[in-house]
Amino acid sequence: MESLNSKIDYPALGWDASFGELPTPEAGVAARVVTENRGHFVVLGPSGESAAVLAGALRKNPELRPAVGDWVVMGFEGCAGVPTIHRVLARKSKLSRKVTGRMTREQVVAANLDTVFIVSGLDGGRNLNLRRIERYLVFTWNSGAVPVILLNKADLHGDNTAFVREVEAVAGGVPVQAVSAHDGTGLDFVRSYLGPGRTIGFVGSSGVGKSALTNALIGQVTQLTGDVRQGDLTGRHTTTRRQLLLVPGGGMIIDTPGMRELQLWSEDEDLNDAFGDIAAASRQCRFKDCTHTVEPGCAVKGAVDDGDIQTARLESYHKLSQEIEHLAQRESYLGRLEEKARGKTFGKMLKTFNKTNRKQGGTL
Ligand SMILES: Nc1nc2c(ncn2[C@@H]2O[C@H](COP(=O)(O)OP(=O)(O)OP(=O)(O)O)[C@@H](O)[C@H]2O)c(=O)[nH]1
Ligand SMILES: [Zn+2]
Repeated sequence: MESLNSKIDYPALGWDASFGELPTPEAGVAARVVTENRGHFVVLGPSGESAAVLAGALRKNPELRPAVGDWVVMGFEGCAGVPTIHRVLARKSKLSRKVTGRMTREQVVAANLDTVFIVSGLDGGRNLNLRRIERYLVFTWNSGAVPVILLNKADLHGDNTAFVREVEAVAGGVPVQAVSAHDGTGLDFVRSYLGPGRTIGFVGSSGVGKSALTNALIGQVTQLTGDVRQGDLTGRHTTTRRQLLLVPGGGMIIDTPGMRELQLWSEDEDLNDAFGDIAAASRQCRFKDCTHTVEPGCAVKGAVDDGDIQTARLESYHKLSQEIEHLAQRESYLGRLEEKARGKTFGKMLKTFNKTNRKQGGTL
């Protein structure tokens, strides 16, 4: 049988060697998730776009579930040949948010992005928030994708150099570009991150122009953009906005509802990536575990006194560092709870096992 896998242009859809070899026809077909809506999936695979369901193991475990942008291996089950997702291939990058509520859990809101554009708006003083940009930087470094900063609505000002410089001062070497979704300024810069197989996404507060930028890049609504009318295999039909959009000329934009509600999910390491100046200064602190708050001989506070690091930046660092610490504590608490729960289940299993085996003369 000829491999179904050869019928789509995998590299153009973002497939590369990091995902390994394409599965053999016996093992299934590889497809990319283009839409997820309350557990219903649409994938783009060898036979075009189709609705797909999750295999039982994935349904039961939220941590194994695919996100938009994921590469999955599918099979076709039963005589109806229902497309069924069996596993998610290891991700190159993932944007996650912590699921709110009493339990802190990671939820992947987009996968396999190459570049994440952090968007701010140049329309009004309060919108250009350096602290928020720092926060998004920490966040994006954590994803494994490469961050780039965009200052949108450049058309509102004659000269944006001062804004760009101001942001560059906190960007730690990440490129900063003034753009306009309205007059097209800087869009070629954004396009330089696209091209066949490249996947990008926009994050940033509401109203900064993420949709406007997406529309400007997609241009005319092509056959492969816009809404998908999705039969969910139960006969019900829903219309869902497509979340992985193909850009004419090559490349893809991921835009999921979850990406618009990002909350901090990261680790200390990422904090040091985003605050390279503070990390560098801290190597000169007298104490190795200096918290840069009350310790004598703190080189970071020294740098603040010398005017090399702004007070607000150090405050922002402290705030983020506390949040990460808090998150780490909740995570380990959650881990302990899970362990306990697993222990209980295991204990129960052992009891049942011993009960049945006692009759046969052996226990564990
Ligand atoms: N002047 C100007 N206005 C813009 C530009 N881009 C977007 N806007 C306006 O800013 C407003 C918000 O734009 P959206 O694209 O909806 O912003 P968003 O980031 O997608 O917002 P959410 O969907 O709430 O996350 C709209 O009124 C746009 O017309 C721009 O380049 N210049
Ligand atoms: Zn210090």
